[in-house]
Amino acid sequence: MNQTTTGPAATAAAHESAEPVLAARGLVKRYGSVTALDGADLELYPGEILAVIGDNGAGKSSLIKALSGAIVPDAGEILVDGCPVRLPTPIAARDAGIETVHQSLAVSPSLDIATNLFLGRELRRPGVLGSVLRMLDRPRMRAEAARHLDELGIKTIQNPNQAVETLSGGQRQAVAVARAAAFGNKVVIMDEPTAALGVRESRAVLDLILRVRDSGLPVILISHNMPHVFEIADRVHVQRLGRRVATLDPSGCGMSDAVAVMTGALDPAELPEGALAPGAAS
Ligand SMILES: Nc1ncnc2c1ncn2[C@@H]1O[C@H](COP(=O)(O)OP(=O)(O)OP(=O)(O)O)[C@@H](O)[C@H]1O
Repeated sequence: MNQTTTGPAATAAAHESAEPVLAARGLVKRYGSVTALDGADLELYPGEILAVIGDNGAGKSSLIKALSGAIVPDAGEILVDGCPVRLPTPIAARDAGIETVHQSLAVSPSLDIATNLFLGRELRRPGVLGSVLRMLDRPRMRAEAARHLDELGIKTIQNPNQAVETLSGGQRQAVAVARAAAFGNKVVIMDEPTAALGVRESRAVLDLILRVRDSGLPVILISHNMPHVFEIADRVHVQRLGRRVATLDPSGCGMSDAVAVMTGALDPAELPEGALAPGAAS
């Protein structure tokens, strides 16, 4: 993780000067007669949390799946640091530096925290054998896991040897976020990270997302929870009928206007001055 300037002012400045870290241009995805993505665009800039909101069926999941290599779009392109990339699999997306925390979390409850953090990327002891045959370096994984948790200020988890099944929903979410932050070197995507959590646990996860951003990793946050979105997002991408219809500045746009744009009750052109994010194409 690298240090960078973050937050709304940094994001506005970033639009003037920087290349998006991750961009989608004209993505199309059809499932039979259903068009899930209908020319979807997205830009994520350095140092920002970009929330993606939209009504049920607006194409949020399809957009995120395309960016995380879970589906291959029928048309359009994805760019990382301005360069077109192909993401035919989740592994290809990870190799491109894009880590996704899915709603299902994909943690293994019976395994300990350190093992979960390094799942599929285990650290092994040095030796002459091929890398998969060498013994796991458990002490190093534990030490590294403790370091990652500490770096992100995750204080509710004391012991990386603890089995994940003994953790609360919020703590499991924290492990999944720590894993994404540890291995994502460009972008972390989080799909409804607070959906199943209570008030206190949600608070801890929102703080954690802010720390991930402040550690230098821009974040895409998919959420139906408007108060959470408006509390932590630097910009808000509104997805409707398979495409982006507006990018909002949460400091200049009310939540009710955002919902109205999302549902189609309000044309983005009718939004008050300052509601659209600077530099937003739409
Ligand atoms: N595997 C699939 N097969 C058929 N149709 C699909 C499939 N995945 C998504 N769709 C359809 O594509 C459209 C967009 O779905 P998507 O899940 O991307 O929207 P969403 O904004 O994430 O919705 P939600 O908030 O309800 O999860 C919907 O009409 C959905 O029914």
